Amino acid sequence: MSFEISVPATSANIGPGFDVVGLSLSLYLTLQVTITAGGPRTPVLSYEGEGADEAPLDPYKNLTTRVALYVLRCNGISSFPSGISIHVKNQIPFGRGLGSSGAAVIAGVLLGNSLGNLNLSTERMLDFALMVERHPDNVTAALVGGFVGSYLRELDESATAAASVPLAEVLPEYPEDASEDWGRNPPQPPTGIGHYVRFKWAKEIKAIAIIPQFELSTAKARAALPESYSRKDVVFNLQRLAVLTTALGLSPPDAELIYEAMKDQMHQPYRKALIPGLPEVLNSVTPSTHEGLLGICLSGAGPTILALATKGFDKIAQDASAVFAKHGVQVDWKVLEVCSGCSVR
Ligand SMILES: Nc1ncnc2c1ncn2[C@@H]1O[C@H](COP(=O)(O)OP(=O)(O)OP(=O)(O)O)[C@@H](O)[C@H]1O
Ligand SMILES: N[C@@H](CCO)C(=O)O
Repeated sequence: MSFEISVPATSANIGPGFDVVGLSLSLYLTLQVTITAGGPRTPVLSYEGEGADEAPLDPYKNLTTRVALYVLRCNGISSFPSGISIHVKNQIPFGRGLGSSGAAVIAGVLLGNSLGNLNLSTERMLDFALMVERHPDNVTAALVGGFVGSYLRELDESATAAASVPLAEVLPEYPEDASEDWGRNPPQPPTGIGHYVRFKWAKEIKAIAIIPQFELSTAKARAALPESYSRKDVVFNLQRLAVLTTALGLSPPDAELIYEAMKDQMHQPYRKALIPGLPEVLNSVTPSTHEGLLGICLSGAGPTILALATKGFDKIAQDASAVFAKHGVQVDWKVLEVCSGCSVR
């Protein structure tokens, strides 16, 4: 038996929607899974593409397979079925703000669901993903696709405690030989942690990802943020986000409206010290200097820049690259489509 799991890249925040909105983009993490009767007890992993020199091939250390085992264990299946081999092909660069970890987590949830024949609903799969990746923007967009807004429900006291267990209990360090049944009970996700809605997306809008050739971990980029914000900054973002969620679905898109609605005061200003050239790139590429540009922001936790545009892709990317080069940062760039979510075939 064999099947293929495919999960798209995502860009979170889109300016003002910090931890709220995400967009699925046409770069993919793909798992080719084969199950052979009488095969080895421990899954055999192979890997090509982005992250090939970093991703562990030990299934008890690799993020995707550890998430799959978590899903299986929560559903009464204490170890991987035998005879599994998984070939990973990855187009999503690690630690660049394009949702590589969210894609790996969703791939793990889908893998656990398929291996255990669990028939989990989309909502339940989101619960599992949120036990691992605790902000919903990337995982929701990777799961359902498109331009998506999500929130975490206010849970009662016991569900809050269940959803806040340390990650080390959800994805424990497995012992060297974990191929035997792994006995401890895993923390079950509460039901209905995350809720989402898909917004319209105007088909003519493409996403240019300008990807610096260095990694910035989400943990480090989140550590740069303050604990609290002024009312002025919160209102600044809420006003823009309210407009943006509708403006990106209108045809033809209104560049003046979108450019202003993609500004942010909650995360980008604090992350500029981690990304040389960030303010200059954001300020130098505008609808008046670049025909076709609609808006520009940091993609997720960075360092990638996301420019939304209807034309003029090369000039936007080349000029942003030139600004980064002045700051000693080399980049790759790609023009991407907003795509559908994950699939299992
Ligand atoms: N396909 C994968 N297989 C195994 N581990 C992965 C995979 N993709 C990502 N990871 C893990 O996730 C880490 C990157 O996660 P991180 O949250 O820092 O950045 P990101 O998800 O790429 O960016 P962002 O969350 O801002 O969009 C990698 O260093 C690696 O440990
Ligand atoms: N909303 C998250 C996305 C990164 O995963 C952040 O900006 O930290």
